[in-house]
Order: sequence, then C-alpha cells, then structure tokens
Amino acid sequence: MKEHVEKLYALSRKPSRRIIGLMSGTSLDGLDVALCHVVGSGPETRLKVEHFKTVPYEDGFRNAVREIFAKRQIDFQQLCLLNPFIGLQHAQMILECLSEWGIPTSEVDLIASHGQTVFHAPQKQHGIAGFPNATLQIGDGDHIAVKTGIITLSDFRQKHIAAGGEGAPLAVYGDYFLFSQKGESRILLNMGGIANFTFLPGNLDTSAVFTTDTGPGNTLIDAFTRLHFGKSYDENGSIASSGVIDEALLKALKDSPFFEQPFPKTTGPEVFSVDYVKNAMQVSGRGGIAPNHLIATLTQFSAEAISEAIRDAMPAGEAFEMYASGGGAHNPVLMSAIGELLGRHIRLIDELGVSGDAKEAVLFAVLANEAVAGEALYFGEKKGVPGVSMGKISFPG
Ligand SMILES: Nc1ncnc2c1ncn2[C@@H]1O[C@H](COP(=O)(O)OP(=O)(O)OP(=O)(O)O)[C@@H](O)[C@H]1O
Ligand SMILES: CC(=O)N[C@H]1[C@@H]2OC[C@@H](O2)[C@@H](O)[C@@H]1O[C@H](C)C(=O)O
Repeated sequence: MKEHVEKLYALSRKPSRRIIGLMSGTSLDGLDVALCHVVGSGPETRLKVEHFKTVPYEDGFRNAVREIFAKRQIDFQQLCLLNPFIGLQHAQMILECLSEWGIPTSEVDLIASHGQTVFHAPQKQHGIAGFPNATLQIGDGDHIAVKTGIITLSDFRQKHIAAGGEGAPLAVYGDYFLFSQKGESRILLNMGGIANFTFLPGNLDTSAVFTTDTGPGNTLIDAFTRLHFGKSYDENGSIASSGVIDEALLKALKDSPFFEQPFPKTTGPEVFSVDYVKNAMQVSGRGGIAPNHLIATLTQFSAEAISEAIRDAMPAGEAFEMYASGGGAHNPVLMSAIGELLGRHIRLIDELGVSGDAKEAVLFAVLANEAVAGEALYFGEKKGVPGVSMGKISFPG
C-alpha cells in the first residue's frame, strides 16, 4: 500500500518531527517513554523533550520476562509469546501516556522502539567459531504500529552488527549529534544495569569519537539487594554506605576475561550475573559475607570497572568534562566512588538540557529521525561506530 510509503516520504521532508522514543533496559524497572520534538537531522539536530515518563512494570510482567531474560536455557514458548506480548504492552503504555498528556496519536509522526533485550552475545563472549556477534531484542514493532496507528521503527541493533559492530552501545550516535560541543571534550557516562560511556572530542572529529561498555552498572547491586533485602534497588546507596568494602572479594570480582578484552566491547547480565558473584565469593573464601558488605563491595566493583575503563581507553593527558546519566547517577555512593577514583567532579547530563533518566529513550528517537530524514552517517573507520541507518520500519496498516 503505497499510501504508507508516501506518508513516510512526506515525514522525511518535514522540517521537524514529533517522535516517541522508547527504552526498556536491562534493569527491567519500566518503559521509558520520551515524546520528542526533533528539528533537522545529523549534527544540526535540535531536540526538545516535550514529555517524559517511566511507566513502571507490574511484577507479573517483570517476572514473565525474567523467566527468559539473559538465560541460556529457556521455555521457547515463553519467548515466542513474549515477542508480541511486549509489543502490545508497550503500545498500551504509549497510548496511556499520550492520553495523559492530551496528545492525539495523529499528532505523533513516529515511534522509535528499542524493545527488550533478552540476550546479548558478542563473538568475544560466546567464542563459537563461525558464529557472528549476536543480540536479541523482542517486543515486535508491527504490534506497536498496528495498535497505536503510528509508523514504528524497531530492532535497531541488528544493522549495527551487520555493519561490523556488536549491536551496542548505540548511544554514541545520539550523543554526538545532541551533546558534542566545540572546545570541550566530553565523556558521557551512562549507568543503567550495564554501564557505558561515549567520548566526544572537543574538535568534533568524528573519527575520534569513541564508545564502549565498561561492565556492570546497577545490575549486580540490584540483584543482591533483591535477594537479601527484598527491595528492587539500593535506594540512594543507603545499604552500600552502611557496609565495608571487602578487598578479597573485590579482587575476585575484577578477575573476568571481559576486563582483558580490547576496546570497544559490550556485555550484559549474561556475564555479570548472580552466579558470577557467587563464584567470586567462593574463590575469595567470602561465602559468608554480610549482605551490606556485599552491596558495598558490588558498588565499588562497578565504580572501579567504570573508572579503569575510562582511564585505560582515553589517551593520557586528554582533558575532558564528564557527565553522568542513567539510574546509577542517583546513587551517591557509586557517583562519589567514581569521582574519587578518577580524581574529578562528575556532572549530570541534566546540565546539558536532557534528563539523565530520559537520555536513552531520546537516543532512539534520534536514531529513528536519522533513519527517516538523515544524510549518510560517517564516523571514519572508528571501530564500533559503523555509519549506517538503523531501525526496521513497521506500517500501521
Ligand atoms: N535513587 C536511586 N538510588 C540508587 N539507585 C538508583 C536510584 N534510582 C535508580 N537507581 C538505579 O538505576 C536503575 C535503573 O537505571 P536505568 O533505568 O538507567 O537502567 P536501564 O535503562 O534499565 O539499564 P541499561 O541502560 O543497562 O539498559 C535501578 O534499577 C537502580 O539500580
Ligand atoms: C544489548 C543491549 O541492550 N545493551 C544495552 C545495555 O544497557 C546499557 C549497555 O548495555 C548498552 O550497551 C546498551 O544500551 C544502550 C542504550 C546503548 O546501546 O547505548
């Protein structure tokens, strides 16, 4: 039906677009919904977040996803059912947000849906000869498009892999377009379940742009806070601040092949899991560690993995400002440990005009905008940042 293609073509020629960016991350806390007004494209992109909300997941939803999340062995039917189910749930959440904000669906040009990562397996991690980098996001875009009536782009990570990347981090593209600043080199650190950072050179040289995951952000802190304290996360780091860092356990936690891999690299809760920590506890003879000391040690582990990655990946003597985002930016123990380890003040991305909680959802709005209206992307020969458009297009009819 060419009317859809014609509509998309007309959209691509508009001076500005209204795009809903969606992110459901590894923390499984909820769906981030960012309604963005996007003017232009590429380095000329100007974006305003008109509305933002994290729609919390209900326990039933979260538990259904956890049955298959980051697991090598699963009930295949559960995976099959969750693919349309998550799409429909996300569509319903979008409709509720729009109704709350008083915005008709006809006034939204596009939805940019990340979906839910259920497994991430870069080649360096799975190590199986002949098989490529792989990652899987579910929550099918067709269901979102049909239920909302809005053209939807989804499944952004496959093209990145097809073009030589590991499927992540994708934040770098949005970071470059929205936050690059001539005269100020910047590191943008995002701490969700997994942490990553982008380096944006102050001379705007695309071939010097750099991005990588660093290892755990909140994923291990969350898992053991859930296990020992029955809470979904260590609010404001209060448990960590009541504990003492256990150096022997910390050393065992840092002994992972992931930290030996060259940059750029990616990872997930497939590696940094409850079993990973239990193994480190056993190796270090700390099986009986008190829960608050464990949370303090896991928080320091994330802080050291982040700081060491930044130190190792950056050229010596490089001057930069650092801006944090993601849920971990709300954890003062994590933030001050990183600040101390790097010997610098860490600012919040909010200072640059986008809320740190909305940043990843905003990023997908930028990627969809590029796919529909952008010119060719070129990040030089930089590994991990292929110059490709991303996102598969679903029409509502
Ligand atoms: N006030 C707070 N104190 C401590 N931690 C917090 C606070 N608020 C949020 N967090 C942490 O942030 C997490 C959510 O972060 P975020 O939404 O950025 O992750 P995500 O997007 O799911 O993950 P990823 O970026 O890895 O996909 C929570 O699970 C919790 O660990
Ligand atoms: C496979 C996957 O979903 N990776 C996520 C995850 O969460 C944080 C980190 O690991 C990052 O690499 C990525 O998400 C962000 C949005 C990214 O691609 O930039």
